[in-house]
Amino acid sequence: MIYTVTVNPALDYVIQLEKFNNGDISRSNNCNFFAGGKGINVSQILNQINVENTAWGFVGGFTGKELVRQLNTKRIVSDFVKISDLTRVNVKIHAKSESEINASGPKIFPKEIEAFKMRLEDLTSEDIVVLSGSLAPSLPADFYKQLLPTIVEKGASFAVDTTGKALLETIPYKPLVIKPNHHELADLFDIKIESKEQLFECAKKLLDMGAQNVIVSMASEGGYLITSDHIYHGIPAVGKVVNSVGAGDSMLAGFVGTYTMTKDVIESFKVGMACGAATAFTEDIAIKEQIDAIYPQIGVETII
Ligand SMILES: Nc1ncnc2c1ncn2[C@@H]1O[C@H](COP(=O)(O)OP(=O)(O)OP(=O)(O)O)[C@@H](O)[C@H]1O
Ligand SMILES: O=P(O)(O)OC[C@@]1(O)O[C@H](CO)[C@@H](O)[C@@H]1O
Repeated sequence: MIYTVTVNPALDYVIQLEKFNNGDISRSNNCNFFAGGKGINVSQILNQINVENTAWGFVGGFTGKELVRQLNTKRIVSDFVKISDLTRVNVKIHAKSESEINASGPKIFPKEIEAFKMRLEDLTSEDIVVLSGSLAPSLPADFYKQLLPTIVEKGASFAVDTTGKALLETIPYKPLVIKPNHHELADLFDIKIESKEQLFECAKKLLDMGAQNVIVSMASEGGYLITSDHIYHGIPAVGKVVNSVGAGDSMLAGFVGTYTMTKDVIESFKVGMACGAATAFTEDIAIKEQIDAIYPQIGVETII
């Protein structure tokens, strides 16, 4: 079973606009609330590619109720810890370019955190835990790291999609895969990445630190998969971007879900690329038919 963990989920309020008038009124006739947060997006794709999963995390208030209602409608199994504060709303403005305002998130109380940690006690070596997204401000900065001794002790695998120190300190616990985008990769080492060689060097450092596989995603430019033996380039699909929110989560879901079924990293990378593009080319997170339609466009070439 795959468990996705979204400790700071959101209702994504996606506003489509012809033109965004900064400092003035803009009017939109296309606004929608979507259940969001990185791990929840992973769960949505896993459902589409028929991989059994359960969404874990914290939800609260009327926003949390709406989020769970949407997941139930999509038949996504969830087992959230209910909190007294409100699940956040993140605003995504899609005009000529895409702008996002992500709220910091709710207050989570110690007994709610303890209730969440109890969920980990039933993990087994058959399970994979996907830890995704930012931490709500009241959670300790090393929250993901705090979860890992139990996850590892139970023999479960894990993948992680977060940034900065919170990501770096999980790597010695040997994640199955990490997926920084190229900007996040540069930020991890506090450098500007100006060549492919530099990118590979940074990814190799993450392998040396403990990651089993590193995917570096590069939006419309595709991505790279760096394993202990090889470097692969993913040739992207071509299409019109409608809403790229969740493309990275979709890619991670495609990889982890396919890996669970096949143990084949190249096929997993290919499906991941198709899921990422399919989500970028649609308003919500992609559905199976869209992923299947894009899959034949994806190529993978071996660089080393
Ligand atoms: N415009 C696009 N055209 C083709 N493929 C895309 C496009 N955008 C995303 N993808 C696919 O999805 C993958 C993940 O996208 P991206 O690199 O934007 O992740 P991200 O920065 O983590 O995204 P986000 O934070 O918005 O979820 C890319 O590696 C690529 O395979
Ligand atoms: O604030 P975080 O947790 O870093 O990111 C949250 C978020 O931007 O990530 C998803 C897209 O990846 C959205 O559904 C959601 O709003």
